[in-house]
Amino acid sequence: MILFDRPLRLGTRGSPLALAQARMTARALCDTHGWPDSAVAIVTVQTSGDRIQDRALAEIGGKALWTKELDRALAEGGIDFAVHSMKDVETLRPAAMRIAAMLPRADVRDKLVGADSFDALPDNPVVGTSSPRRAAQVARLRPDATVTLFRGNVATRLAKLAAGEVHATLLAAAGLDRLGQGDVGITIPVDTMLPAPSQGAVGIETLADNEAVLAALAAISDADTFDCVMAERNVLMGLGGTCHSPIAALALVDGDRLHLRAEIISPHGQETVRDEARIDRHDSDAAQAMGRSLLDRASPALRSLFEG
Ligand SMILES: NCc1[nH]cc(CCC(=O)O)c1CC(=O)O
Repeated sequence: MILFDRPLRLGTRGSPLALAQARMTARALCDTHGWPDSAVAIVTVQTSGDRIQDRALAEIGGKALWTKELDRALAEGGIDFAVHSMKDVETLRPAAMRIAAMLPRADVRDKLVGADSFDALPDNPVVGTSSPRRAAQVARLRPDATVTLFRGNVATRLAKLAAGEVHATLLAAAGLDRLGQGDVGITIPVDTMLPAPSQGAVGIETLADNEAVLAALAAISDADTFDCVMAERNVLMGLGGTCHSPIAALALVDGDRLHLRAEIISPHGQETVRDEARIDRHDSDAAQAMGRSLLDRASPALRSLFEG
């Protein structure tokens, strides 16, 4: 049994979804290791991503805004590990950080909230999202739609929808489920909207040299989730690491291999390049090659979104 002589400090953002995911992680650790609840202390860290609500993420510095402050707390020893939505964790991470574990993945799909289907939306619908992927997929399904920037946490977005600012919005089923709002919205099949890489997965990061914490975290990690999410992240790597362009990827366990699907889409949905393959579980090269092959087959205009 792994024992620590003090409570482990779990670092998290303070949004309701982040806190729900932090509590799930603390629960899994205490249950798995037979620790009392007091063995894990939840430490809330405000991130720039939470502070800046009025601009698109891509515009103000991307996913680093969700992790920067937690990275610093980890590096400075203020927390022992950080819990993240893997979707919000940059592809390239500092060498000192290690993704040590992932909780079993939740529903990977998106939900449409505000209408029963894309067809049921009125003519020229206004759809709120801040995700370039969702915006492009909406434009592909409904070329008459106007997509408006829609940031803020899940509750804020639902309030904006309720206030009539938009006809519909899209949210991850995983987030709604974890907030106890699983009855909100209509689930969209992955064939219609392939999800974001890592959607629905909660990951736990610690310092690469913290062996005791790495071991404690490894004990709660779900290997299927870990391998699938890593394959999806490797697609991103093949596409050039950090970028804010419309990308979707999903890996599912298929026997002893992974079924990996990915697509890139032009911002207004006219062009989609997709690929799928069965790959070995730990074949990071094959997943990265899929990312590169999407770029190779894209038009120069679409490819240029992924350069620089
Ligand atoms: N970028 C925000 C974000 N990050 C993770 C989730 C949902 C939970 C998940 O996908 O794991 C959400 C909200 C959403 O996309 O609706």
